Amino acid sequence: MTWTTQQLPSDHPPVKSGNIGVLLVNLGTPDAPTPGAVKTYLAEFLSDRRVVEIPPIAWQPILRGIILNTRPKKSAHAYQQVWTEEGSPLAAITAQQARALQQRLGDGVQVGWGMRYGNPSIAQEMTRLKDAGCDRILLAPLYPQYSGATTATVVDKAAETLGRMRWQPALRTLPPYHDDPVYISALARDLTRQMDRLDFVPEVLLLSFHGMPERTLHLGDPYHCHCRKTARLLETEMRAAGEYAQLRFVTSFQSRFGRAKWLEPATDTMLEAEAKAGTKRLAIAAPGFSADCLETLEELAITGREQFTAPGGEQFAALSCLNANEAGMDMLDTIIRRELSGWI
Ligand SMILES: C=CC1=C(C)c2cc3[nH]c(cc4nc(cc5[nH]c(cc1n2)c(C)c5CCC(=O)O)C(CCC(=O)O)=C4C)c(C)c3C=C
Ligand SMILES: [Fe+2]
Ligand SMILES: [Fe+2]
Repeated sequence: MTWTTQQLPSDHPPVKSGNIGVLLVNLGTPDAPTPGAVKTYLAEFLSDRRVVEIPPIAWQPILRGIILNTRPKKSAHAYQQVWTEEGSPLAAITAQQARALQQRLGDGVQVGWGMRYGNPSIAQEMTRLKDAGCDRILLAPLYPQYSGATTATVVDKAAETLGRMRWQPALRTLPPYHDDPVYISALARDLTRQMDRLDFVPEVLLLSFHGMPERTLHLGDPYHCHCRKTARLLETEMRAAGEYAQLRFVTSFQSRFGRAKWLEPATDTMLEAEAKAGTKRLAIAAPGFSADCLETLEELAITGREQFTAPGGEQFAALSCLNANEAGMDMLDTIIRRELSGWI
């Protein structure tokens, strides 16, 4: 469908230029829920020096000698529990977001999607957009909170791709949007809608963000501060709506990896601690993930439930990410049009 000027919301300029591409990028995922495919994916992901900041001479023997011989089997089992007919949830939802955004922006802009690790790759999709006539590309890493291990590595890969082109497209990048009122109100609107539909009233809303090694905070990565700010603004916005006066907001960090100290408190520790302290009804949300994935559907919704109920928690709900739902797409539409406005 092509938007006409009349169909566009009045505060949005019509998008009419024919040479603009938008590339939505998320982390990446294996091609199949098998140990072999997971091994290929993890080898690429965990060899990124932005992700594991240990010199390769020390890290690669550990990765190749130990991790890639043990973790793929365990992770493949976890992927099998959440895999869909359209493939990995992360890839399927990112594709849905790209299709929905294409509909909203109309034919004047070409919307693609790619993955930092695995398929479709950033290089492949940037080349496809360029070959389709895009001489301007907006690169949109779908990470609300900036970190070197996510946002920066997407931009590095795009720059590496440009480095191989004789005639480069112009590139813009979507800034982090952790404190953007449009993002905060989309989250508040969507989480409130989901909580209103539960058959219990939560005492606690646990906001779980992906973790990072704690040293990255001391080295100046803003990720931890971005997560804390998102959580603070979201709590303020949800309280301002007047509902959930009794609700307690708690922030935590999930998916610890390796032996180093990671950001705290850890999500698994908090789930257990809440149950042990007598909390009976808990909802968990992952505001830093723009799409549901292994980390939300398996780690939070399946394992997290066990971590809360085993020590005495009674009612548990894992709330969905914004995905391609209306609140999520309204938000993406607005922040992406804002970036495109200099080009149209
Ligand atoms: C050193 C290891 C890791 C860092 C640092 C890290 C940062 C980080 N990751 C995300 C988002 C996602 N991570 C996902 C999966 C995942 N993450 C790690 C390790 C690190 N992440 C691993 C090994 C895995 C794979 C699964 C596993 O074996 O446990 C995913 C989901 C991918 C999917 O296919 O569904 C996302 C999304 C962020 C935002 C982040 C830093 C801020
Ligand atoms: Fe991760
Ligand atoms: Fe995990």
